[in-house]
Amino acid sequence: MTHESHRVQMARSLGRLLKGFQSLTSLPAMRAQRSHPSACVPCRTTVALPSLFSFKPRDFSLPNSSWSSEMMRLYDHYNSQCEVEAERGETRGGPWQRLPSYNRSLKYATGGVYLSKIIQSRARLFTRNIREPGAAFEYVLFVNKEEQRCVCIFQAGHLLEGPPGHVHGGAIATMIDNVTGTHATVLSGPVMTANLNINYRSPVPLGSTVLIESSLDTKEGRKTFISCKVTSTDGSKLHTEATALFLSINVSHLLRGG
Ligand SMILES: CCCCCCCCCCCCCCCC(=O)SCCNC(=O)CCNC(=O)[C@H](O)C(C)(C)COP(=O)(O)OP(=O)(O)OC[C@H]1O[C@@H](n2cnc3c(N)ncnc32)[C@H](O)[C@@H]1OP(=O)(O)O
Repeated sequence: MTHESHRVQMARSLGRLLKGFQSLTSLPAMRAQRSHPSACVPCRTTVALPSLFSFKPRDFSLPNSSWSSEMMRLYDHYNSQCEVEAERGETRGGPWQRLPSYNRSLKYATGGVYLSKIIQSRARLFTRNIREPGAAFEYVLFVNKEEQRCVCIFQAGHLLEGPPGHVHGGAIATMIDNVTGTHATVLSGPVMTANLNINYRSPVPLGSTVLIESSLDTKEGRKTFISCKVTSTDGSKLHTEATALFLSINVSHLLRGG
């Protein structure tokens, strides 16, 4: 099969499956169940639907036993600013927001369970594909929409070694792309990295916790320019600096293979 006919077939299957999904979610029984949760639903639909809608994926951005005390301290610091006390003991949203993180972005998006079947059922987000906690990329991202800033607390595990005892430059680049890319997505919707410039200033010790901070430089049409730096957690040591350009895309760009 040629690349072109494969692409056309993939697009057709995608269209068919999306239509299927839409009609599934608009089944009369489904509507009845939504408005009357206790309503009796015919077996044919109850068998298929709960697995689609009730499965709770693992959120990798929550603390686990591998997190260092420094990682936990910083997590608590930003997490405590996600909700602040309002009047009469009530709480309201604070300046920061924690971004959840799943290892299968397509599967957990609406209808994505079908998309992931077409594209690659075994696909996993690169930074979230190692099961052993603490072995590779441990991180959590917080975004400050008002200040158009993002901060990532990153703990680099033993599988990320480059120079002895230090983190591989490609792993650092991966995290910078990940943080700036997520930040650009929050600001501009779906994007792809067009350009990434990195200056490595001082090596990152393996196992250490560092801060990766990104900020919006400017937006021009489809272009989102972001700056980023990696520092020690007290800010005294600059490890890495980067600038990145992201271009807004629509999903058909990914289906076309770019
Ligand atoms: C609530 C939210 C939660 C978030 C939840 C997220 C969950 C998940 C998180 C995962 C986050 C991971 C983030 C990883 C992000 C990747 O790693 S993406 C993978 C790496 N990147 C790629 O593979 C991209 C490959 N390149 C391409 O596909 C295409 O070249 C691009 C980038 C889409 C651009 O193509 P295009 O759309 O055809 O644009 P094109 O017409 O060539 O250029 C448009 C403009 O941009 C300029 N331009 C294009 N390329 C460049 C360049 N390299 N340098 C400078 N200028 C350029 C052009 O000169 C042109 O400028 P103007 O003439 O308009 O002024």
